[in-house]
Order: sequence, then C-alpha cells, then structure tokens
Amino acid sequence: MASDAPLYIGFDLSTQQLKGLVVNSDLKVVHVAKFDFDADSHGFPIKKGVLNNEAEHEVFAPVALWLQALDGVLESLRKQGLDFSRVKGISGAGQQHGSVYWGQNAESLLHNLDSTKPLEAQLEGAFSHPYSPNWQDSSTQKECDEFDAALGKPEDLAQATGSKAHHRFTGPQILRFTRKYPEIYKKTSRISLVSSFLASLFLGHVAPFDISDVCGMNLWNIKKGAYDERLIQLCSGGLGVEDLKQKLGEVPEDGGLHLGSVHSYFVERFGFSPGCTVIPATGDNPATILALPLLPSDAMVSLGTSTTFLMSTPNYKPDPATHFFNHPTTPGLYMFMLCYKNGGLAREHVRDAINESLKDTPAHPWANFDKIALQTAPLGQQNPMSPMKMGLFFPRHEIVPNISKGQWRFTYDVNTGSLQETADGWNSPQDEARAIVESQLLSLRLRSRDLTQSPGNGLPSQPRRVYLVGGGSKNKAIAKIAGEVLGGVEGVYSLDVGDNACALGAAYKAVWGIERQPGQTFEDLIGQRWNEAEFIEKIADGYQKGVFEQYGQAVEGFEKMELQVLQQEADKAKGH
Ligand SMILES: Nc1ncnc2c1ncn2[C@@H]1O[C@H](COP(=O)(O)OP(=O)(O)O)[C@@H](O)[C@H]1O
Ligand SMILES: O=C(CO)[C@@H](O)[C@H](O)COP(=O)(O)O
Repeated sequence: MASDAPLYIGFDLSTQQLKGLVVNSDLKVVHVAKFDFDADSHGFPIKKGVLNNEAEHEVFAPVALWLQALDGVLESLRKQGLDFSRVKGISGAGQQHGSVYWGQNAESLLHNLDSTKPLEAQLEGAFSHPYSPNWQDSSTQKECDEFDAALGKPEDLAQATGSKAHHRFTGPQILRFTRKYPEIYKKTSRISLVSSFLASLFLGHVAPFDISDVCGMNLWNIKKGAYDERLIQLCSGGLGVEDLKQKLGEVPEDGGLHLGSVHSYFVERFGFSPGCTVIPATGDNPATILALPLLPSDAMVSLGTSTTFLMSTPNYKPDPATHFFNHPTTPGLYMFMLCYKNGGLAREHVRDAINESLKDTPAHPWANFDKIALQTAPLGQQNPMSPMKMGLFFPRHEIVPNISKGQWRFTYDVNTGSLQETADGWNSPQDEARAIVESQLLSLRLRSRDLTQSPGNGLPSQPRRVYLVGGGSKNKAIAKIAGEVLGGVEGVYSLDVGDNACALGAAYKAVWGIERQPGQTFEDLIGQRWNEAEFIEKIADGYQKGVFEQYGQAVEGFEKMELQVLQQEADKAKGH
C-alpha cells in the first residue's frame, strides 16, 4: 500500500479506558493506543474509571479525565510514528447513556483551542458540571417510574423508544439532574452523550447526537424518527420544553454524515490534514456490531465491564426486558441488545475469592478460575439425576432482572422441577467459577431465545455463530462454556483484534463514511473488503448435542429462580 494511502481512526471511550485504533482502507489495523483510566491518569480519585456516591446510588466519571486520556492517546499514537496527515476520517464510540453538561462558554472554548496546550488544560472550564453520570448509576428509580408511566405502561415506553425506563438511560438521568441541580441545569448550554462529546472535541463545536446512540435516552421515538414530545415534556422537569430541545439539538439520520473537518487545533498540534473529516461517533455497543459484517442469524457477546448481547435484525420487537436501537449505519435495520451491569467485575470477584482461598495469585490471574471452571461439570451435576447448581452473583444492582445487589445460590431438580435456595452441596468459592459464567450465559439464552431460529436439519433454535468480543473474549474457558450454553452451529469465534472490537467498529464506520459510493451500505462496503480467514478465529465449538439440551432444561430452572428472587425482594421492600 502506498505510503500516503488513507488511514482512519476509531476511538473507544469506555468505562475503564480510552483506545485509539488506526486502520487502512483494507480494514487492516496499523496502530492501537490505549489510556487506562486507573493506571495512566493522574489527579482523579477514581476506581475502575468511576467515582461512587453509595448513599444515593450514584456512579459518575470526571469529564476532565477523558480530556487527559485523549491527550494521552494522541501522544501515544504520535510516539508510535502515526503520520496523522494520512488520516482521512475520524469516528468513535462512547460508553452509552452518559451525559456531559456544557457551560455557557463551551462553544467559544472549543472554537478557540490553543494548539500549544493540552486539551485538559484549556477545556476544564467548558462544563457546567464536572461529572458525567455513568451507566452503572442506579439513582433514578423515581424518575424511571415517571418515564414508565408517561405513555401508559413500561411496554408503551419500550414500543416508542426501544426500551422501558432504565436507571442509566439519559432521559431519567437528565430529569434527576434538573431536580438535584436546577441552577446548574439552567446554566447548561448543551447536553452531549459521551459519543457526541468525543466528536465535539475533534470538530471544535458541539456535535449532534448519533442516530443509534440517541436511542439510549428514553427520549427518541424510533418509529417516528423524532423526539417524543411527551417524554421531552417530562424530562424538562418544568424548566422549559423548548430550552431542553435546544440543549439536546438535532439528530441527523445518516450515520456516515460528514460532520465537518477536524479543528485546526489537531492540524497544528498533531499534523492532521485540514481535510480530515469527522464522522458521527456512536455508542460503544452499536460500534461493536460494526466490527464485522454481522448477519441477522449471528450473535455477539461483549465481555467488557458490562456484559452485552448484540444482534442486528430487521424486526423491531421491543420488550421491557430488552433494548432496541436504530442500527448505527443502516436504515431499516435495528440493533437488539441485552445489557448486564454484573459482567467483568462480578467475574473478577469470584476470580479473586478463588485465588484468595487457594492462597495463590498466579502470574496470569485467571489461571485458577479457568482451570476450576473447566474441571467442574456443567451445572455442577455429578450425574443426570443430581440437582443442578445455579445462582445469581450481583455485586451491583442488576438491570435485568431489576434486582439489588446480592448473591443467591440454588439447586434445581430437573426431574421434579423443584427449586431450593440453599448453599448445601455448594463448594464455595470453587463452584462459583463455572456457576457465574453459566449464570450470565443462561440469562442471555433465556432472553434471546425468541430471536434465534433453527438453522435447519432438525437442529434446535440457536445462533449461526457466536462472536465474543471485549476484555473477557481472551478467555478460552469462558468461550468453551459460551458454546455449550448458547450453541452456535458454526462455533464460537473471536476477532483477531481481541478486546478492541469496539474501536475497530468505530474505525470501520469512518472508512465507510468517507469511502462509500452513493447509496452503498456499510454491510456491502465492509463485506467486500472483509478477510474472514485473517480477521477472525474459531476459539470453541458451538452447538454440542446433549449439553445444549441440558442447558435448555436449566433455562427453565433459571427463569424460576429469577422470579423467586424478584418476589423475595419485592416482599422485603414491602416489609414482609
Ligand atoms: N483473561 C481474561 N479473562 C476474563 N476476563 C478478562 C480477561 N482479561 C480481561 N478481562 C475482563 O475484561 C474487562 C474489561 O473489558 P474491556 O472490554 O477492555 O473494558 P470496557 O468495558 O472498559 O470496554 C475487565 O473487567 C476484565 O475482568
Ligand atoms: O450501559 C451499557 C449499554 O446499555 C454499557 O454497555 C455501556 O455502554 C458501557 O459499556 P462498557 O464500558 O462495558 O463497554
């Protein structure tokens, strides 16, 4: 490839780090840089990228941290020798739902960036509020109840916006903000999502929301393609409907839109070409499905801080337990998503408990966890007559099911259908290595079973392929169990970029935005350039007759277990 051939950057501003990944027009990765918030930042008392106010169930991140991270990633790419003048397009991905509150002087500070100074030094004053509510926040139960009731029932909100109300969704978060900080809200000039915040930095003015990421707000009526007036009215908290609309701004439909050229700050400081174009940044989950030409029969499981299950589908079938978003690039397609707060960090708790109980912290911290998970029989069953062990492991308040933090252990007798809450027969924490992975995967299987179809030949409904991405996708033990629980006629795959799928999807979005022919879809352009043999690897078997059916029976017990815990929690709340 010529030494002046075009390059494209995708950024991933997630919970625990910012990544920047550079690809060429052939979709090959040429640079990756990472800024780990806990390890690489200075001046912020964060843990796992966030701050907590336990008393109010708040979780939030300092916005200035992200500025420091962007300075760091760009410097790191420069050190790697990236020729910024070859970069033709920039796009990005942001952790979903988080909101950034810009102050009155934001546009002028963004416009007048001084290329001799880092971003953090000159934009700290651009925000009316220094923190962005994080997706792990659960402070908005009251506001969620109001959103769920605003159109009738939670089902009606899901039908309109793709999701029932969720603590982390931006609409309920903004409503709480109007109540907790009315004066700051009034002084806020614009509200960005984390994705549009990222695009704003490169553009040098506040960027519009992305057509997919806007669906994570409980404000956007997906079928109408417009904000829902009743929800905007509620969200404004009585502080002005038109004012809120102005703070939110327009939402362009085209995910490949040319938002404008990169700001001169980046041209002067890093040597970007003045013609380098900014393409809308989207949510981290929508970006993840752009990391490969995903077929509607495929499933992706993102094992990041959160666990998410993603499918691309032409069928809009909202349900209060799931999420639908506009597809980030392709009108007429939707993205189906399940999201769990208790993903990577919950598995880490079990991993650490096992290492502690063995008084052994191996060089590879997952070694004991993996070994024990693989040595344990599916569902801890010694033989088909013995009861299945299953549990819920929630160090944080979970999203689906909506259950507060806690840990529950059960046994389930398939032959009698009897379910018992008991730790008898459990060897903790050892048994929990397999049980936590199974628990997370059984929840995915339970909630996605209506979207999968039989691949033919009399086989049961299941995905064609399961693609694992995110930090946990490196883990072969988890991959093996994923194939056993979820199936996948062609197997379980990982991308050769490992945990960088989200940044890769953002970079591909930039390639498509710049190089597409008129009317050419993302799937068509990426499909033509995609080199399957080079880009993905089969890491585990998928469907295995016998064990898949065994987990099918476990799903029944798992559903019962969730309902029982939900009921117990509801009774506890009523003081029974
Ligand atoms: N070998 C591994 N096995 C299991 N989980 C892992 C492994 N390596 C990393 N992880 C998990 O990956 C998570 C981070 O995933 P990543 O996708 O990089 O983060 P983010 O959610 O910030 O995008 C961590 O919480 C960690 O538990
Ligand atoms: O809340 C959601 C999706 O609804 C999360 O998936 C966030 O988007 C953060 O993701 P990661 O940091 O785990 O990638």
